Amino acid sequence: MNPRTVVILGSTGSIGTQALELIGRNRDRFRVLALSAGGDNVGLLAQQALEFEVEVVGVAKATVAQDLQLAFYAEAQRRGYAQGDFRIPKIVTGPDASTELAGMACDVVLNGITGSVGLRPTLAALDAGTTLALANKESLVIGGPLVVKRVKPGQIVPVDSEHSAIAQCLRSGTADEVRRLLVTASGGPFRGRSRAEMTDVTPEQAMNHPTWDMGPVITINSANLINKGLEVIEAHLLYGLPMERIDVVVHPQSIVHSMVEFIDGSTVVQASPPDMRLPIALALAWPDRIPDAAPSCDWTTASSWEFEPLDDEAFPAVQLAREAGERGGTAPAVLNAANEVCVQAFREGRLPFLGIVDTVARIVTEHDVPSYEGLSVDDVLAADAWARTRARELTAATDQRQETTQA
Ligand SMILES: NC(=O)C1=CN([C@@H]2O[C@H](COP(=O)(O)OP(=O)(O)OC[C@H]3O[C@@H](n4cnc5c(N)ncnc54)[C@H](OP(=O)(O)O)[C@@H]3O)[C@@H](O)[C@H]2O)C=CC1
Ligand SMILES: CC(=O)[C@@H](O)[C@H](O)COP(=O)(O)O
Ligand SMILES: [Mn+2]
Repeated sequence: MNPRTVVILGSTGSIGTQALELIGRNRDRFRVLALSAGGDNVGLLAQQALEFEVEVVGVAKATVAQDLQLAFYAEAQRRGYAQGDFRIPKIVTGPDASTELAGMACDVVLNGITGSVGLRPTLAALDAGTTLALANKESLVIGGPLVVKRVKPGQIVPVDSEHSAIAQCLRSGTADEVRRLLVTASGGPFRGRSRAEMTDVTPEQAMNHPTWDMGPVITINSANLINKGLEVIEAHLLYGLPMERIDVVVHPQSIVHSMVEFIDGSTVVQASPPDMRLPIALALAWPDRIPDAAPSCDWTTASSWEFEPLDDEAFPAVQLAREAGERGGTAPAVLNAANEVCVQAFREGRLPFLGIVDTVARIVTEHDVPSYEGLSVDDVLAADAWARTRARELTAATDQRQETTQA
């Protein structure tokens, strides 16, 4: 069996590092051709590149090119390599670096970048005809039909745990036997609270996810459930069901990763402890399973799984995302871009927690979705840019109000 060739985008992040840990244990199955990252952690990127002897490394920040070169020599020295024992990979820098790497000839591109900046790499992988292991849900959500129309059957394999679970459950029946999809949500660190009880929550509290250890943006998105809203749109786009047949169920243990209800009344669930290495492994090896990718459930000790309905009043983000998904066009791009800016403002103490969803809702309402004959990448990116500008204006105003109040 020839190893699958893999390109990993966002290799220094939560998804990227877990993917490399898994590949490190399965070197007979995978060969890493290229890695990319933003450029915030060139030391780790150089370490990964030498460890996996990759051919190409990409960084979005052109300014760190020299630091990356130095990091390679420092890492080689740390490993005790003599000159000639190692080869520095080709380095690609700039905002298009990941898009260039995504278009390389390989078997699988894993898109583990955070944010709408992952759109062009997603499209490049699809246009190259490569299987896309998709963690970067934002690119699918904002691209919508633009992404879907490029996808050959089976070309996107979801990494997101819920969508991986649904893909596994769907193996139990045919498409016309599916009644609805049930996307599970942990409920985040503030599950059970009213809106009033979330007025003063801090970034530190919002970062304290009860079940998953993830990057900062998705962790905040899980705390107000905007992540779940994005995931409903993601499920709609991946599986073609209308959004009214996609429900959200709160399941605090994060062991059941989602479910499919079939027309005969049967519900099939996918269960495993919360560990992203399982869906990452399945996405990289699809349709095969990798032995011991992650631990399985322990059935020898007593445990209980709870399920409860979502409190839409305290957590209006899912409904907000549904509405943006129904409006279509550039509305999901506006929702996502405004959210990215608001999350940053919250993390920097410039916006209260509840202000994230409130501000996103305001910007989505202000956005006049043009009726596009055919949505283009430029349309999506223009809407993304508009929403960012608007969110910066509104969060700057919030900041000033806070300063005025304090004064
Ligand atoms: N973490 C998880 O368990 C899950 C994550 N996801 C999704 O996966 C994606 C990644 O999440 P996560 O790993 O948590 O995020 P992290 O913040 O941990 O990692 C993000 C990665 O993207 C890189 N990056 C940032 N900007 C760019 C850019 N312009 N070009 C190339 N790379 C860039 C970062 O590089 P640098 O280090 O240099 O900044 C880093 O490697 C998100 O879309 C998230 O929603 C979905 C399900 C679960
Ligand atoms: C691991 C994963 O897929 C995340 O998207 C996770 O679902 C976040 O947890 P929440 O269910 O709290 O959003
Ligand atoms: Mn998820």
